[in-house]
Amino acid sequence: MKQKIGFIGSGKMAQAIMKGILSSGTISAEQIMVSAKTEQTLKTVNNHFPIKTTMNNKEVACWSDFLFLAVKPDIHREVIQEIKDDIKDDAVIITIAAGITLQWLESEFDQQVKAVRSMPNTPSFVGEGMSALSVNSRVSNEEQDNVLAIFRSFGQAEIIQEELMDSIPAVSGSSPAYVFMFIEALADGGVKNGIPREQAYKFAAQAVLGAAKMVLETGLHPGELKDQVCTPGGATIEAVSALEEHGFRAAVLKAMEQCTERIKTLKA
Ligand SMILES: NC(=O)C1=CN([C@@H]2O[C@H](COP(=O)(O)OP(=O)(O)OC[C@H]3O[C@@H](n4cnc5c(N)ncnc54)[C@H](OP(=O)(O)O)[C@@H]3O)[C@@H](O)[C@H]2O)C=CC1
Ligand SMILES: O=C(O)[C@@H]1CCC=N1
Repeated sequence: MKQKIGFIGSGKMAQAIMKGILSSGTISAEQIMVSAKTEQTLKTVNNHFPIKTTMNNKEVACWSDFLFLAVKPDIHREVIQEIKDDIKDDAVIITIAAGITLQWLESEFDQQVKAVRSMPNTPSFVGEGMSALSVNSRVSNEEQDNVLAIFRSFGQAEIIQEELMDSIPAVSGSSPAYVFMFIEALADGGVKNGIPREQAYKFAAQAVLGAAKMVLETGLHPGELKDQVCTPGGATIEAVSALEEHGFRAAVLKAMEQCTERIKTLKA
C-alpha cells in the first residue's frame, strides 16, 4: 500500500495501532505522520517509532490519505473545526473513538466526507487486535478494502452495521481491561499458593491465550470446551461451581451493560 496514514492524537490506542502496523511491514515508517497535544508525547513516540511527528494537526490533515482521529470523543469537535478545511478532497477520515457516529462526522465536516467509524483494541500492539468498522456511503469498495487492509495489518477486522457499534467496546474494545484483571487475579491466586509472581503471570496469561485459541480454532462451543476441562467429581467443577455461586457471568454481563450505557453518553 502506498497511501499516507496520519494520526491526530498519539495516545495509548494510536501507539498500539502504529506498533502493529509497523511490525506487520505492510506500511513503512515514511508513510506515517502523527500529531499530539504535547511535545512530551511526540518525544515518546519518536523514541519508539521512526515516523514523522508534528504539533500541527493541520500538517497531518493536509498530508494524509487515511486520517485517523485518535483523540477522545469530546475532543473531536475542536479537532474537526481546526482541520476540516485542510483535508484532501478524497481523504478517508477514520475515527477510533467510542460513541462518535458517521452521521455526526458528516455533519461536523460539513462536506461530502468519506468517513469510517472504528473500534479497535490495544492488543493491536502485538498484532492481535480485534477491530469493528462501519463506513459511510461515500467510501468506495476499493477504499473500504484499503481500510480493512490497514486494520488487518495489526489483527482481525470486520465490517459491521453501524447500529451495533455502541455494543462493540463492551465485547472487544474495552474487554482487554477485564481480561487483564482476570489474568492478574489468576496470578494472585497462584502467588497465594506459593508460585513465584513472574511464573504465575506466565501460566495465567498463556492459559488465557490458549483458551482463546481453542475457541477460535476448534470451532467448538465455549461450553463444550469448558466441559472438556471438568473431570467428573474433579477439581475444576469445584472452581466452576464457586464462580457461578459468586456471580461470575452475571458480573461480566453487568460490566458490559454499564460499559455500553457509558458509550451512549460519550456521543458528541
Ligand atoms: N485505549 C483503548 O483501549 C481504546 C481507545 N479507543 C479510543 O481511542 C481514543 C483515544 O484514547 P486513548 O488512546 O486511550 O487516550 P489517550 O489519552 O492515551 O490519547 C489521547 C491523545 O489525544 C491527544 N490530544 C488531545 N488533544 C489533542 C488535540 N487538540 N490535538 C491533537 N492531539 C490531541 C493527546 O495528546 P497528549 O498525549 O500530548 O496529551 C493524546 O496523545 C478515544 O477516543 C477512545 O475512545 C478506542 C478503542 C480502544
Ligand atoms: O474506555 C474507553 O472509553 C475506550 C473505549 C474502548 C476502550 N477504551
